[in-house]
Amino acid sequence: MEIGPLPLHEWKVRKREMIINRIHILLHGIALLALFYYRATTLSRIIKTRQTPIIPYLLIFISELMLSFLWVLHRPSKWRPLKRTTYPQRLPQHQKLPRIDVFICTVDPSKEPSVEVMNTVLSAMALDYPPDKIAVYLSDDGGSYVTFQAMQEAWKFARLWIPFSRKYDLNLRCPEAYFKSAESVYGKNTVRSDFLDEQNEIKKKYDEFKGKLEKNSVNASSSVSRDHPPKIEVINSSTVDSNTEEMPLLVYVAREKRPSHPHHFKAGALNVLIRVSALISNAPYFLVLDCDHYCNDPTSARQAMCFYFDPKISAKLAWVQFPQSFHNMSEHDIYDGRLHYYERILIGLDGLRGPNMAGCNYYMKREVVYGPENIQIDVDLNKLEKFFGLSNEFIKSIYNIINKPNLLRDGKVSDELQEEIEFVASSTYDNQTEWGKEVGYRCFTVVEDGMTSFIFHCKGWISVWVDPARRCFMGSCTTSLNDVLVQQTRWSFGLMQIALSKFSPLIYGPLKMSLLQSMSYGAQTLDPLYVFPFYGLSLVPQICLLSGIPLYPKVSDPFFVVFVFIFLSAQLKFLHDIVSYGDPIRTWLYEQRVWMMKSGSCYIYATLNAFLDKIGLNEANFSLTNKDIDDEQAKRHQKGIYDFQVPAQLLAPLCSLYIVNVAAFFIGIARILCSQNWSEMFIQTFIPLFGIIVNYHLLEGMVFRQDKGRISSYVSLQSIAISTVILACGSLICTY
Ligand SMILES: O=c1ccn([C@@H]2O[C@H](COP(=O)(O)OP(=O)(O)O[C@H]3O[C@H](CO)[C@@H](O)[C@H](O)[C@H]3O)[C@@H](O)[C@H]2O)c(=O)[nH]1
Ligand SMILES: [Mn+2]
Repeated sequence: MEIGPLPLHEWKVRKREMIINRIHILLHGIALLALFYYRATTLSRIIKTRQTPIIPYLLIFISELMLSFLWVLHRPSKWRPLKRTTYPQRLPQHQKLPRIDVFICTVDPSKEPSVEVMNTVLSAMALDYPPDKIAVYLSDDGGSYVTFQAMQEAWKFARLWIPFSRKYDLNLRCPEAYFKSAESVYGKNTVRSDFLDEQNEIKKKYDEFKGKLEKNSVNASSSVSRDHPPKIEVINSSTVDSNTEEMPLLVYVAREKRPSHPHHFKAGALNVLIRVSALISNAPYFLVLDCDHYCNDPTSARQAMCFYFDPKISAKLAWVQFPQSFHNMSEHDIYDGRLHYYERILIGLDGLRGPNMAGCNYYMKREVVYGPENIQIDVDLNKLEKFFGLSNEFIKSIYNIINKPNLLRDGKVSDELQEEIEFVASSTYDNQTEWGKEVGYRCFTVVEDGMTSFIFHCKGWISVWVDPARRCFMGSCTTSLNDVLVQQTRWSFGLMQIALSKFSPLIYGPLKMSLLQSMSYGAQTLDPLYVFPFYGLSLVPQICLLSGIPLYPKVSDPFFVVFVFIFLSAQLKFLHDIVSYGDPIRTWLYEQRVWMMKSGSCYIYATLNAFLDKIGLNEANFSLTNKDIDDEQAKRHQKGIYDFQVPAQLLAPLCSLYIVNVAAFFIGIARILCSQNWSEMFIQTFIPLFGIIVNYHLLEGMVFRQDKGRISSYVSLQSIAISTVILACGSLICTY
């Protein structure tokens, strides 16, 4: 591929942050060593003298060791943060741009409303890229007629929308977002009256289109099936009129699903999309989108090409990841729906051979998912069939990625081709092949993105993270606590599945990738282990405070400073991360709360289920996040009020911990006032106080709120009972 004299992209290290990060690693690391020294020496003294009980001391020491271990694992993501810029205007002419397939996944129109999904489809069809080089595939895992009919309506509307958005060079091409947004984002020709006339006409058609979809969605949930034959239709080829040259290809794909066959959730859907598209358009690159993540800036494909056209990196470059952004954010991001903590990690990984895939919003090179090592010219057909399955047409397509013409541009799908396409979308096609293992998206976990990126990075591929000022994709974030906890539990469960598999990054990684890179994959997959130190620090010092057992140095002890330093340095660094990412200070509180809610609740179920899964006693499922939010919930989210309509098993652990901390704090204070040994108990009183303040929203939910989103008295009573049991048993155990 040719390039002009000017670079297509540039990158620079975020120097200031890097220096601060590294100094912090050094100082905090030294302080942790001092802490271990203190713990080890005190422990040996306790063992000798038996003055203080050993069990609580050991528990707290183990918690600190685990916290420090996870802290160390997370450091590589702070090592070399980058910033990248692209110059798409310097790309070569249209004819030289490669073709791109777009994959969009949906399942259930009752949770993923058709209007939203079709907006994503339309925005992808309207990408600022030659239309004959784009093919959009919608995978409908529910095999729902609601989605299929919506797709046909979307095609009709696209016939108006795509030419309109191209003619006026609109810089926002998702119709819903376009009509909602202010005039400033309209096309460059806004002043012309013919533009306004046309726009009004299109708006009318859009409203009609939406009306039809809404009418069509009445029985959405009953239209979803887990038992259906494959249904694949190239929508273009069923239209009568011939004026389609301005239109990208649009394909509906419902793979076959049978209750007796595992379908592997989104990974399975993506693998079918890869095979089906290989037989139809076979573009060398594909873009993956979730059904709610529409294209906000139509130039993303060109921005991605800036990297693929750079001969210095193109041979090794597997994917270009854009951030996930959300259009339904509230000013107070109480649930940390923006996932900025995750973005901060990915920026850091960009400096270490690349970020992992974040599920959607990335462009991928097709050959990567096949594995070039599997497709040498001299490999015999039998071996290929073992790898890729029995479709010869598909195997041919692998060798034809770059050269294959867009067969279906103006032709119809022949019967043979239709049969072959349905064959590769059948539920048994994967059986006895390497799909999901050596080829395509790795299937054994519900976080297909994390697992697959880890394997690709192990194979030496690199990836890049691009975060332009204008966000390229916009999705809908979770806006209720229930959805947040359910989603986090699913993610953590999937990550733990990886950690417990033979691909556990800390074992499998170091031989295949750099130590820093495998540490950071290790950090992500082992994150659920925070549950142990979190419970350790939320219970042990508190119970010991009640029983008057000191676990920390006195204020006058020189090691007191070490503990204070570690606490402050961790908190200030956290604050620095947030502020240098451009977020307001209050994010510190919200992220901290979400971290505590995750550690106290989601991680318990995630680790437990992952262990059960490991011994074959748990069946993984993929609980979809709801994209159709009820009004009252949306209002609370906008106002920054927590919505505690959450199943008791997710909420009760948090409330119980809270009650334990409140009890410990007040009884502890009373004790201190009587016995005057405050200096010995200072840190131990501070810990519950910190927890009580940070999690004030729980107190509010249990005691002060009366609205529908409060914590139910059932959960509160249950939590009082649990915390009493914890305190009683804990006090017993902590005397040993
Ligand atoms: O059996 C399934 C289950 C899900 N999906 C699709 O997968 C996408 C993600 O599902 P969603 O319920 O939105 O989950 P999230 O937790 O919001 O998704 C995040 O986390 C997933 C991994 O757990 C990634 O795949 C996603 O890209 C990432 O946005 C959606 O488009 C679904 O329609 C399927 O196609 N088939
Ligand atoms: Mn989602």
